[in-house]
This record gives sequence, C-alpha cells and structure tokens, in this order.
Amino acid sequence: MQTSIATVCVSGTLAEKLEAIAAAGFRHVEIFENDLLAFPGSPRDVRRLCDDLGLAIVTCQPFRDFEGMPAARRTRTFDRAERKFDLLQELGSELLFICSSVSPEAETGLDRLAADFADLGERAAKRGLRVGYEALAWGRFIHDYRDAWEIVRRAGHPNVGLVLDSFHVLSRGLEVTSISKIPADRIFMVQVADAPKLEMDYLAWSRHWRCLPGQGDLDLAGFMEALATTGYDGVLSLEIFNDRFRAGSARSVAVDGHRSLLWLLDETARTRGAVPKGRPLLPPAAEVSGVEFIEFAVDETRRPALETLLRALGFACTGRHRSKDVTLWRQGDIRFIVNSDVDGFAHSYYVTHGVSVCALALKVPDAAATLARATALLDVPHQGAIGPGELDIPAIRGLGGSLIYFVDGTSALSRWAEVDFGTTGEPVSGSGLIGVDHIAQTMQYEEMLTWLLFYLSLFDAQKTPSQAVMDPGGVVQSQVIESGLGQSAGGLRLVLNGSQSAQTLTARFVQEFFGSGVQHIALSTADLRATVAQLRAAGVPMLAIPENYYDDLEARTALADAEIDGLKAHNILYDADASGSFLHAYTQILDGGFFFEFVERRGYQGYGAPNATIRLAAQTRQRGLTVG
Ligand SMILES: O=C(O)c1ccc(O)c(O)c1
Ligand SMILES: [Mg+2]
Repeated sequence: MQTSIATVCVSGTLAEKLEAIAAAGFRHVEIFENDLLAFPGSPRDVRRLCDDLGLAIVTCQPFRDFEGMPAARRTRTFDRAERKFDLLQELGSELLFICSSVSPEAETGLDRLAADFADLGERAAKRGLRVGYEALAWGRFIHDYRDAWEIVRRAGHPNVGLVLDSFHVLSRGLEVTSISKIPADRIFMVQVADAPKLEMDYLAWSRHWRCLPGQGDLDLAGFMEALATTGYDGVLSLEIFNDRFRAGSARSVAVDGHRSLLWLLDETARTRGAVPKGRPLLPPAAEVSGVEFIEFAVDETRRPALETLLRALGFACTGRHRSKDVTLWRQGDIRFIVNSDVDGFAHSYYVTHGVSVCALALKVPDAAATLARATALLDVPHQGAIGPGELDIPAIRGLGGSLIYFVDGTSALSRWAEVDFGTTGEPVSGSGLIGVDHIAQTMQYEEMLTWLLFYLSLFDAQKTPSQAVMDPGGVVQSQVIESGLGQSAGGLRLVLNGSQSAQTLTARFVQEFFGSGVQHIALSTADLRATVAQLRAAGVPMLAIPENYYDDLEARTALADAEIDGLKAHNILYDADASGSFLHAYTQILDGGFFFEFVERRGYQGYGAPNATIRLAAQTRQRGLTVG
C-alpha cells in the first residue's frame, strides 16, 4: 500500500501543509477542498507545487450531495460533477471522491442511487477518471459501508468503486468481516483514522476528535486485517480532523502521521505473517525489561547538592568515568549517572534545563535492532562524542530533546559499567530501595499524543485509559504506558502528564524547566515504612500529607487504626485495587521542580491515581504557590 495524508490533518496554509507533508517523507497527498478554495493560485499552481515537492495528488475531496437528487436537481448536480472533473484534471488527479449525501432533498433506493453512479462512471470513463464512494457515518440514507458497496456493485461500472474510511466503519461499530469479501480492485481508496471512545454524535466526534492510528481506541488492527485479506494494495491515507493537530506543528503532525502508518502496516503484516512486496518487516517492537540507568545533568556548582541528596537516599558512588567528569551511583538494581562534564550532550542539556534527567537507558533484547526500528519509524539517532576505549551506546532523541539509550544483555553493551567506569570501592549501605518503578514525564498538553505514539510504536507496550487529575490550578491529563504482558511486564512504566491550565504544577514545570522532561522518578522498596524512616533520619525532605487524608482513609477502608497511624507518621499515601494494595510517599519538590516517589507494591497494578490530587495540593502548598 502507498502511504498518503490529507491536507486537513495539519496546520498552516496549503503551501506550508504540503511542505511539511513532503518533509515527513510522504509521496502522496489528498488535497482537502477547503485548502484548495483558500489557495491564492490556480489548481495548476497547486499541481506544480506538488510536483516540485515530489507529491502525487490522490484526490481533491470531498464532492458532496451527489446521489439521489430529484429529477429537477439532477442535471445541475451532474454539471457540478463535470466541473469537479475539470478541476481534478488540472490537478493531475484521477479520482473523484464522493461522500454519501446529507441533502434533505435527496431520495433513496439502492437501484436509484446505483443508476446515478453508473451514469457518472460513464462520464468519468470518457475522461479516463474514476469515481469513489464513501459512506459517511452520518449520511442521510447511506451510512454503512456495506450499503455503499452494494450501490457500487449494482452500478456495475469499472470506473466506480468504494472508498473505505476506518472512522466511519468503526465509530458505528460495524463488523469488518464484510470488507474481506470485497474484491480488491473495487476498493479505490482507503482512509484511516483512530479516535478515542466518546459518547457523542458521529459528526462532532469525526470533525474534532479523530487521531492517528494507535492514539485512540478504535480496532484499527481488525480493520486493517480485513482489508489485507482482500489483497488491496492501493493508497492508505490519513484523514484526521483534530483540533489539537490544527493548532500544532504541521511538521510534527506529518512525521507522527507517517510513523503511525508505517507502524500500522508493519503490525498488519506481522499478524498476518505475510510481508507485502517492497515493504520489509521492521525489527520487532522492543520488549523493555528494565531501566538500565538514569542520567542526571549537573554542573560543578550544583553537583555537591545532588550528591548529598543521593547519599541521603542511600546511594553510593561506585564508579568514576575513565575519561569524563561523570560518576555512577548505585543502590539495589538502580543505577544513576551524574554527569557534570563540560563537553557533550549532558552539559548542553544542563545549560537549558538546569539540574535534570537528561537521558534514560532502557534494557532491550537487541540494542542495534531497536535503533534500526526507531530509525525506520523516523526517530532521530543521536551520536555523542566517544572517549578512548569507551562504548558507543545506541541512542535516539526522546522527549524534550533528552536521550534514550538502548542497552542489551548480549552484546558488549552489557558491560558498559565496567568498560566506561573504574570502581571506587565505596560500599552501598542502602535505604531499602530496589529498582525503578516508574518514570513520570511532564510535557505540553499538545505533545501528549506525539509521545504516546512514540512509545507505543517503538516498544512492546500498552496504554491504559487516560485520566484527569485535579490540581489546585486546573486539570492535569495523565497517560500511563506499560511494557508488554510477557517477560517484559513491568520493565517499563511511564506516566505522561500534560495540562492545558497554565497554573497547574504540570504547566509550571514546563515553563520553569524551559520545556518537557522527567519530573519525577518512582523507586520501589519492599518496606516503605522502614525506607521512609531511614530517609527522614538522613535528612531527606519529605512531602507532608494533611491529617484529613488519614481520617478519610479510616472512614473508607478497613485498615486497622495502628496501620493508619503508621502511614500518617510517615506521610505515606495508600491505595488498593482488585489485585492488591499500594503504599507511596514523596520527597518535597526539589531543585528544578523535580522530585522522587517511593513505592511499595503489594500485587497492586496502578499508580495511586486517586491520591494524585492530594499530592498536587500538598506540593502546591510546599512551594507557596497561589492560584487565581
Ligand atoms: O466531515 C466530513 O464532511 C468528511 C468529509 C470527507 C471525508 O472523507 C470524511 O470522512 C468526512
Ligand atoms: Mg473520509
């Protein structure tokens, strides 16, 4: 299939849209009618623009309210279609795209509608053009692709075919098995869009809430599977009407769009076990089995404070880099790197963001294959300066320009700590911390779908339903991404947070950090009370939780009084789900808006979301922030 995108998906003028679409690697484009109407040049100019950018125009759509017009209007409607044929020929496109009528004047009857298409097909054939028919989910009479197909079938004209649009099929919950019975050469074009599951009318849902494949809840895999069964090998075009995309960066949406299609095609080929011609399978989605290390960027002046904190948290400096001003800190299975080297990536990250997490290293089965997959999905590889004898760990750009390194257990990369660092011999006493439980990244609200797609397409990972969390300054959207269910379960847990309200802590972080980045890291322990007691004794500033919270716990849970007193004494929050219970506590917000969380999971699978409001209010109080 050939990937394509409709100009309606991205922001800007038509020229800007086309430029962004070509820059993202597309070779086919659908011009949306309004973009053409608003363009201050002739259709031939648009064609030239596309030619120069290497873009073929698949269609200029839609053509509305064609079929079923009463006799008095029929001639005029056909004249309108002839004018559209003229336009298409000027654009160098051969497909007239008709969406099902919503006209109050339209009449129905499958044979009656088929006759209109047969006549139009004849006119199209004379010009070497074709006519495609799409059932809109809110079409007056035709809103089911199976009816549209029946009309196309009865029209019985080789120049009349069906257009499928995943949104119109899946939003109505239509079965997709009938797609697999349609002959491939009768399908003239396919559009894809995902969408979150929402209870609203089809038109508003479609015009504002469509999103890229993988970002929503529709069963696109099932749709693609049925389509692939037909042997269809034509155009697969994104048609996304989305308010966020309209306000976002055209370049970024176009790249995300291309990525989503490459991913969708790869997933489809993979589940079918059939590799399409000219499109080799990508290396498989990486199963992340853990966080290998987390790297902090600092400078000489801020380094002592960070080291004091790490020591108080129970970490020991176990390694010193052989050629750079970089140290390795360990406790349990947690490895932190503190980078205050004045050359290189970490330093430039520090200059922009201050003390911050500048890189994450993830444990994958095959680091080279993961880098190859990332590159095929249009990620940007990063090549840092390599010191003598030092390992070259594969890396790509992640959120806010930070890095994601890939480390595997099979190549020389597994020995990065010994190769790059000399040991200090410092023993680790520890505070009971065992591993990295999850990493929370704070970003602009508009970027959330980008990073959701980024992680879901690169890694073997799932999303859980997005949650709205109340901050004293507004609403924060929170999106969890977790690595697969098999061996890598729990290997990667990420929480993406974004907010449209300027006064939330989330939004303030993005402002003060000068961009998006890691806002907190949650570390696990088997005994949170003991860990917190030790941290407090070592002087770690913990976040104070109000009494009322514990009174409420007493009222709504079956926890014993003594247990609640223990939680209260340590400022520990509590949650439970069907699989177990969860204790968690936070440091105060530290330098740069960053903080740590400490968690004890007792079979529990969530993230303490019901407590997020309490935590955000406590942090707002800690920082003396006012809202209003
Ligand atoms: O919202 C619409 O009107 C509209 C137009 C053209 C399409 O292809 C479509 O799916 C929807
Ligand atoms: Mg459509």
